[in-house]
Amino acid sequence: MEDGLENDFKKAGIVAEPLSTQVAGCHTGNAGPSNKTEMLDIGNGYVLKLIQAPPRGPREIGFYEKVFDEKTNEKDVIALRPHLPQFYGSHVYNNFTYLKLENITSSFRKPSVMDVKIGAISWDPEATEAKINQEKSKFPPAQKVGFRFAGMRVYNQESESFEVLDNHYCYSLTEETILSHGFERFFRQGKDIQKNAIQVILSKLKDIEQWFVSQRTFSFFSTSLLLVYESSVNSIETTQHMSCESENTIKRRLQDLPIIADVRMIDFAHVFPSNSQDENYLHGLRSVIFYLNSLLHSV
Ligand SMILES: Nc1ncnc2c1ncn2[C@@H]1O[C@H](COP(=O)(O)OP(=O)(O)OP(=O)(O)O)[C@@H](O)[C@H]1O
Ligand SMILES: O=P(O)(O)O[C@@H]1[C@H](O)[C@H](O)[C@@H](OP(=O)(O)O)[C@H](OP(=O)(O)O)[C@H]1O
Repeated sequence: MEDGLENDFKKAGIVAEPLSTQVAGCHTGNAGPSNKTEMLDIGNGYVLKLIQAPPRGPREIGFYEKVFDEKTNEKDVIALRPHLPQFYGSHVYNNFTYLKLENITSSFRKPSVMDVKIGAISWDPEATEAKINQEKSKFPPAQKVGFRFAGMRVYNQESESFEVLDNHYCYSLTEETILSHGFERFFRQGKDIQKNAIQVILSKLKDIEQWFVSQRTFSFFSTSLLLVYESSVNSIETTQHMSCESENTIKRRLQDLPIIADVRMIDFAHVFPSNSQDENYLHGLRSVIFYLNSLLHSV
């Protein structure tokens, strides 16, 4: 483990601040032996995530180290990297050890952010009966739809401010309102649904789905997909017409435009080794794809 970050920080005059775009997890700032995290923004496109108490923390760092191990030649593992935040090792700061990760939101001017926890089974094979019951009761529709929202923040172009919808709001949704009060609320700006952003996110989700169809290395419990889109007026206007173009055309044209949307897998405290297809994850992922397709073709 590296412990030079604190000194590096002081030398460079870098300040670690709470990550303003964080939408789930703990926001108390009590980085400590609790298993909850406040994400820290250290600038230059990096965030710090506290390594949680065992077994969560060691499992998460073990996962990142395996995926980003330069010596690995495991195809599944290498192909997963583009779908995760880039990992830059572990660092000690203020006596606590953190993962240093790419800040997925830092390239956006006004990022709207949504955390979607994937899987009807959001507890791992070592969970107690009490934990299983706690997870099941949190958002019962997840048993059918295969995911739940953990939190979101949506930029409002008119008021030029962010609306924060926490887990209480998310758990108050029903199967009937997931689309209208969940995905639509997230992707709506005034009278427009941000179809360009949905297209980009769908294309990336399909790549992730392809990875899951072939991989037999991991089982992912209680991980999230972090959806981000650019909500400042200009980028939406410049890409408005893209919603009617083919996926390949969009991919080519995006190379010349500022980033308009992104989606990455995050939160790996409950990833276990496996030798079979992760049906729990695939069901949730396909369900998210289904809802986004419905929204795309709704109006
Ligand atoms: N690499 C990242 N870039 C930008 N934001 C991130 C990144 N990783 C996490 N976040 C933000 O921090 C939040 C919490 O992250 P994460 O789920 O990893 O923490 P956690 O404490 O393990 O959460 P939970 O309590 O839901 O298990 C996410 O919802 C997201 O808003
Ligand atoms: O979002 P909420 O409603 O606050 O619920 C928490 C959320 O589901 C976390 O993902 C979970 O941690 P894990 O995924 O690591 O289990 C935590 O479990 P915990 O209470 O057992 O820490 C829950 O309390």
